[in-house]
Amino acid sequence: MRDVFKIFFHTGWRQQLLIVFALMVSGLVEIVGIATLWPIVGLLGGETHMKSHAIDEYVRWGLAELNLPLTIEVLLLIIVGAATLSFVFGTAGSVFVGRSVANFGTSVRLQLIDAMVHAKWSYFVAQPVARYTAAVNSDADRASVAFKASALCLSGLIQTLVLMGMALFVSWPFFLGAVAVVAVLWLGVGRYMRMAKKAGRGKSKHNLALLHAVTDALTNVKALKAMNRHSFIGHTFAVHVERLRRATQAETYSTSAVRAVQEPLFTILILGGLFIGHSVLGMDLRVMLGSTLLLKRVADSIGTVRSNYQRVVLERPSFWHLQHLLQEVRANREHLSSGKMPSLPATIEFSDVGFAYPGKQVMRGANVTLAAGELTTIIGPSGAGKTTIADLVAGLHQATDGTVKINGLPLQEIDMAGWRRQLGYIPQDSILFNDTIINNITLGDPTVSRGQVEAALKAADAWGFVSKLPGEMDFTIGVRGSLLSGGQRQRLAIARALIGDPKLLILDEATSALDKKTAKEISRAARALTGSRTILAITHQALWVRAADRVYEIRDGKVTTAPAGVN
Ligand SMILES: Nc1ncnc2c1ncn2[C@@H]1O[C@H](COP(=O)(O)OP(=O)(O)OP(=O)(O)O)[C@@H](O)[C@H]1O
Repeated sequence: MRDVFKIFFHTGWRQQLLIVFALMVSGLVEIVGIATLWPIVGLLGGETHMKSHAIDEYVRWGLAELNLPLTIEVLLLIIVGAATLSFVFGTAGSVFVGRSVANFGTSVRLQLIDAMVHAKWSYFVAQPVARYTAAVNSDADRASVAFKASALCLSGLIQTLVLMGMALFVSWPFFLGAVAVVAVLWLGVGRYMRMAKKAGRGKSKHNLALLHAVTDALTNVKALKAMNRHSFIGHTFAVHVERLRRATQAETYSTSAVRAVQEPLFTILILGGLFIGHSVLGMDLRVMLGSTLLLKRVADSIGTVRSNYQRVVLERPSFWHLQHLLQEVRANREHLSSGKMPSLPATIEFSDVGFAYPGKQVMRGANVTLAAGELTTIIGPSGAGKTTIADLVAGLHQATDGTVKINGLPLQEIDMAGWRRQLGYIPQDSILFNDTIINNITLGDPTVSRGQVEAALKAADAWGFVSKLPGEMDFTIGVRGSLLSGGQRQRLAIARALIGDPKLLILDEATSALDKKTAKEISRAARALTGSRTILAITHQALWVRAADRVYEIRDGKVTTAPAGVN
């Protein structure tokens, strides 16, 4: 039960208390209706003098205070009024719950997305994509359900307590009967609660595993199909789907079983109670009838608590997973330095730079100069650390030894956000969105005009093929640009990098998918951009060595200069 409180009050208490208040008042007003039934039963039984009973006394006192006569009509009107008020407060409570649940779902998604986009690159790059898609999608939904169920569980709990108080008022044997109802109905379903707990954990785990498998497989499906290995992924899916099916079955079984067990248990309790009340304790018939109604309310109330508690148990793994993930991503937030903005184009200097990934030294004592307005090319075998140099320039990683300076200013002392806005970065694997060409180039920036996009496409040698597409730059390029060729995708990535008129252009194997002629044209176009821009090209292609002002080679962690040839 502790989790119900923790989940409900996790995000604050003001709105939460309002919800509990509305639902509680709705329940209390309903109880006034039940209490009013007491004297009605007596009047219908033809009593002229009501036998003195605490509840009768209160109803009579209430009527006298309001100057109302004790008649069946008045009592029925009070019951109708109480039911109406209960409906009004119940509806208000449901509206508050609905609003809070929607706000909770939206806010937790926005917080996670915000935390993710501001996380350090070194943290981000090590995370499986499915972890976040699952969190933003199904975990956020399930956490909202846990939140809603905790609200309903708490209000049900308060109602049950009030009804128990009323039971104590009626008579102590009846109170004991109510305690028995609560205890038997609660403990009688303990086994199914444990089953729900296990099913909830299983669902979360297998959902995530399935999403991991699907994301990985769909990203690689082409190669797997070409090698006829797709039956292997089908098998991996089937294993996770089967485990998910079992968890879902256990969930459904545990929820239906609780409902199925509750009804007969309640009937046995009521009949047994009536028998004991009448034959053993010789209780008044009117008290027994009223008590039965009240007991039914107690059973309904504890039923609400139980079913919502079960929902909390089923969904809480997602709630806490989301909270822990949010904490973890926030702890890995990237704190961008907010110093000076260097003059541009800038000279970037590595002085005795060393860098290591956890457990892997990539470079030592590297001295590199990317002179302002020049094209510098970095070559080296695969895995030598070329991309790492680009990432150090962009501040995505920090040198573990030595310093990286921009126009003499250490990288940690510059305005990092401003610096990155001056960067045009074309990574090895550019991600294109399933959207139009223009949206892929502007990335949603409304200040970029169609004319600027066309100019960038021309500079990237992409206008030739774009102008032949249906709709030209309004053509939708398919999932990750699947309707285009590899070379066409690369040209769009170059155009995207050129759109902000960057003062430092980083091309990481930017022309590796292009034919020699086009690659040469692009390297020439890049050369033409020097002077007002500093350019860093990372490549295996000799044409970039010929186009460069200076060349460095990285091999076995050491960076050396190599001959360059401007053509
Ligand atoms: N996030 C990371 N965590 C741990 N090791 C990494 C990480 N990124 C890269 N590495 C390792 O660091 C080394 C340098 O990687 P880098 O990507 O800089 O090489 P590269 O020269 O650009 O290779 P390629 O030409 O194949 O793209 C590689 O051995 C790689 O395995």
